[in-house]
Amino acid sequence: MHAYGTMNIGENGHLYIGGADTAELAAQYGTPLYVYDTSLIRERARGFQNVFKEEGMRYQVAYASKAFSCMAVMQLAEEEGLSLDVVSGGELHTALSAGFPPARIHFHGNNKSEEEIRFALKAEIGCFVVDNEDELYLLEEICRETGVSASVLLRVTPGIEAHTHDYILTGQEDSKFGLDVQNGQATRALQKAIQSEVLHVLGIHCHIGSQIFETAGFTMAIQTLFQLIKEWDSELDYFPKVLNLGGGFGIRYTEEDTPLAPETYVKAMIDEVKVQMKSFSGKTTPEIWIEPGRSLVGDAGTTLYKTGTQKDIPGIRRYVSIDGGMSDNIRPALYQAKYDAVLANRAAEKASQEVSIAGKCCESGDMLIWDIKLPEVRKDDLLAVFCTGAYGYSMASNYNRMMKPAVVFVENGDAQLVIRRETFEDLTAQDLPLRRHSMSR
Ligand SMILES: Cc1ncc(COP(=O)(O)O)c(C=O)c1O
Ligand SMILES: N[C@@H](CCCC[NH3+])C(=O)O
Repeated sequence: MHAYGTMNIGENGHLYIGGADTAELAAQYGTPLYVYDTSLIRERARGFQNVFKEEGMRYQVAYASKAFSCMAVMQLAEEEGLSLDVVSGGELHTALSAGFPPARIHFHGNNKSEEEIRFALKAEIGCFVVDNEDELYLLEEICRETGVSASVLLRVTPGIEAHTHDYILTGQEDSKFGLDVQNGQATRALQKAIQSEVLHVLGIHCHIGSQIFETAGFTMAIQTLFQLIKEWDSELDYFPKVLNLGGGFGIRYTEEDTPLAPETYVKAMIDEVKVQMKSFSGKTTPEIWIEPGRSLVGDAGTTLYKTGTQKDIPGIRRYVSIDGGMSDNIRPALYQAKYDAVLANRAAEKASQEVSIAGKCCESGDMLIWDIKLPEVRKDDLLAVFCTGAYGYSMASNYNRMMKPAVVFVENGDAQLVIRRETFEDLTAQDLPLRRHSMSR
């Protein structure tokens, strides 16, 4: 077993996370259950920040809260001195409800509504990451009308093709995100923004994709940004105070994944910025901001499921069904994502059979793991699926009217419920009954 963070196998053969026995957690909170090892989140947050400190850089590390959004994780991010990236009114509302300092909130999104912009301006958030020219015009207009100003970063698409799944690529030219560098959109937006009396252009943003395993994509993106900065400096007399280089740092889901240490990506970014700054004598090196999501919370999360029915097709495969599935983790169905797992109540036992783990949703594609070696699985075993902390709960749905799981944080043997399990009543809470027409036949 590859142990993430504080994971270990206890003398009773159970998997422990954060000093808590997963079998006890399952008994107390039920399954499916998301368990987060919060000391691993803290370790990652500090790791990123330490590189900047060691390199004497001014920085912000913003947690991309889309990876896992709830009040408690935002409070944890706040405790660790992180900033916060939100992409919707809902994520912003969660952050404000969590008491997250608005000045450290960055608002993303390729289609911010007028209401969302007004909400964020009223909350006095730190900055808007402007994604397109339409947004820039809308933000300008609302700022003028309400007599407030806004700090902005311009999100540009540098035209980099990072090596990752097509659906999570974001930096290439043909993308819905960002102002295009090659065709002049980015420069047009800057011209407009620097002429505005109500917008303050902090700098540039780019994000090249997610689950990236190499530093080359990031350094190439920085090189492209600096070509743009050179043009902006000489032609528009504009030099950025901030370079936000996005997130996207890969993590290890299975042994097929070979990510670098999170800090290695950041060090490579800093080195490249320093190299590029050699051509700008007399200018102050911009602050570097990053916004990791997956690499802060991904491997800190484990999902616990109870095993149920099995179907053996001799010579083909054995399906083992669990009490959750694509409703709590859509990633295998959406991206063919692979996961590793163990039987948490018999974690020390040797694997003796190959099975495939099926979700309980009404879709043949609801398969969580294909062909995994486990000890002989019995009914009501506890399956722990590793590395589900990012884009698991946050992408959960109520498909088949499944109830979203509970989430617990564990640290130093202490477990804390941070999202309660949904109930049947929650499922129908928004439903309104059909209006009956009186039958006059
Ligand atoms: C703009 C932006 N920033 C940050 C992230 C976080 O990415 P990751 O979770 O891969 O670190 C994303 C998601 O890909 C993103 O779109
Ligand atoms: N949700 C995706 C990543 C998207 C990142 C957000 N821009 C995943 O699970 O890998």
